[in-house]
Amino acid sequence: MGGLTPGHFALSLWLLLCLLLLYSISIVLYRLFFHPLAKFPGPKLAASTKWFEFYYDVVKRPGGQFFQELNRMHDSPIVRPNPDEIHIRDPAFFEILYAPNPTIRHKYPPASEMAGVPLGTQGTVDHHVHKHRRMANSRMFSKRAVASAQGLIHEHIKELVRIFESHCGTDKPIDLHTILLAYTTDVIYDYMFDIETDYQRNSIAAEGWKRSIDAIAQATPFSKQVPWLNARLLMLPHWLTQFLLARIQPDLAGLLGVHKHVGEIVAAYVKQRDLEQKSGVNGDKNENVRPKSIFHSIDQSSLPPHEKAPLRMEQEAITVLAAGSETSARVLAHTIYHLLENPDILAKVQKEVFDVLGESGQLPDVKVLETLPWLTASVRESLRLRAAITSRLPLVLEKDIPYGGWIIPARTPISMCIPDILHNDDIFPEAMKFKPERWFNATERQNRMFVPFGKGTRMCIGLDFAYIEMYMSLASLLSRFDFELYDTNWERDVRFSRDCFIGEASPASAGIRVKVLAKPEI
Ligand code: HEM
Repeated sequence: MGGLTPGHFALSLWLLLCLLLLYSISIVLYRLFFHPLAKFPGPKLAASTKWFEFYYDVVKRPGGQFFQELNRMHDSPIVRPNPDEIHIRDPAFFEILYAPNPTIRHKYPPASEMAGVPLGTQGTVDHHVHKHRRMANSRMFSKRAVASAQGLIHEHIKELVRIFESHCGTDKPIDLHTILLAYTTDVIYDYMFDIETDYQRNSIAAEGWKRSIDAIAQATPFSKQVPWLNARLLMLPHWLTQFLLARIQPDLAGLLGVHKHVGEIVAAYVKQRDLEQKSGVNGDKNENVRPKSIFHSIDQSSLPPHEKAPLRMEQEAITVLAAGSETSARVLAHTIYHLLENPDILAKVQKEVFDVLGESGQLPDVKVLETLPWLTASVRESLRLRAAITSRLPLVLEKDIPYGGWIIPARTPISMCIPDILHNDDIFPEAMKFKPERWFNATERQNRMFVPFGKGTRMCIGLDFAYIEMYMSLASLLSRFDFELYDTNWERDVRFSRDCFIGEASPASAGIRVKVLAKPEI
C-alpha cells in the first residue's frame, strides 16, 4: 500500500486530459449539429468556440479586430458570430430589435457585465429592473433639467477657452481629446454629483484620467471574453486590486482610484442625507425642480430601499461618468477635425456662430445655437461619421422572432452594430465622407436611421446633455479661434481601427492635435 506513485500521477493526468478532450469534442459537436442555432449561417469555426473571437480580439494585434472578421462573415445579413449569438446587418431590423417600451428586451449578461458595473442602468440585464432604474435617473436628464444646466456648463467653458487662449499663437499643440475629456468630465462631476473637480486646470490629472479611460476601453476586447472578471476585481479590497493592477496595468489602477473617489462621494452624500433626515430636513422632492445630483434623483424616486443602497448609487455614478464624458469628448474632437479638413464648411460655421456670439463671445440660449444650419448639420454629420459606439449590442427576447425566413429562438442574444447603419451607403450615399449638407434635405429614412445614440429602451439617456455640451463648446471655441491640424491624419488618428466598445484609432496615434491660431477671419 504506497502513496501516489509518479506512474499513477501520470496516468491520472492522462485520463484527465482525455476527459477534457472528450468534453470539448462533445461541446463542439453539440454546437455544430444539435444547438438551436446549428443551422444558422456563419463559419463553423466561429460557431464551435468563442476562442475564435478571442483570437481576433485579443491575440491578433492590435486587438479589437473581431469586427473585421465579422465584416467578412456577412455573406448574408444574418450570421452566427459565436456559438450563442446571432448578428444581423439590416437597417430594417434595427427598429425591431431596439424597439421602445412596452416591448421586452433584456440585455445579454456577458455584454452587460463587461464594464464591471452591473448595478448601473447600462449594465442592468432585466428589462423591468432597467426600466425602473432608468426612470429614477430621468429627472436629471429631462430636456428641462438639461436646459437649466447651461449656466453651469458655461462656467466650465470659460476655463476651456482660457486654456485655448494660453496656447494661442504658441507652437505648442493641444491634444483635443485630452482637453475636451477634461471639460466633459468636470461638467459631469458638477452636474451629476454636485462636486467641483479640476481636470481642466490640472493637466496631470487630466492626462491620467484620459489614460485610465483609454485603458478600460482597450481592455474591453479582453473583458468581453471574461466578463465576470471586472466585477470580481472590484469586489476585492481596494489596496489589493490597486497592488495587483499597479503591476499589471497601471492605467487601470488609476481607474480604480476613480471608483474609490466616487465611492467616497456617495458615502459623503449618504452621511449628509442621514443627518438631514435625523434633523427633520426634507430634501426638495418637487417634481419641477432638478434634483441637486443623481444621488438625490435616485433617493427621491419610488425605487425600493435596496435600489438606493450606496453600492448601487456608486455604480450608477460610474456608469454616467464613463458613458457621458468619453463619448461627447470624442465626438467634439472629431467635429473639429472634420471642420479643419473642410475649410469651406468651417468658414460657414464660424460666420454663423460669430454672427450670434459677436465680439463679446457671449453665448445665447442653446435654442438659438440649435437653429444655426451649418453648426447643427456639422454636429449631426460628425455624430454619424464618428459612430462612437462600435460594439455589437446584444439583446435577449423572451419570444421567438422571425427574420429573413429564419426563426430565431427565444432567449438567443441578437446583436446589431450602430456603424452598420450610420455608414451604410444605401442610406447615406458616400457614407464615409463628411458632408453636413446632406442634412439640409434629409429623407425621412435618413432621419429615422440616424442612430448614434441607439434606439429603444436602452438608447442613450444623455443625448440632450451631449448636444448642449457640444453646441456650447463648439460655438465658443469656433467663434474665438482658428486652428491648424498638427501631425494628424485620418488613417492613423481618426478612423476607427479597433472595436473597444467605443471605436479606437490605431495604437500608433498620438491623438487629434491642433495648434491654436489667432482669431478667425470672418
Ligand atoms: C456624443 C455623445 C454620446 C453618444 C454617441 C452616446 C451613445 C450611447 C449609446 C449608443 C448608448 C446605448 C449603449 C448600450 O446599448 O449599451 C448609450 C447609453 C447611455 N448613455 Fe450615452 N452617448 C453619448 C453621451 C452621453 C452623455 C453625455 C451621457 C450622460 C450625461 C450619457 C449617458 C448614457 C447612459 C447613462 C446610458 C445607459 C442608458 C440605459 O441603459 O438606460 N451618454 N449612449
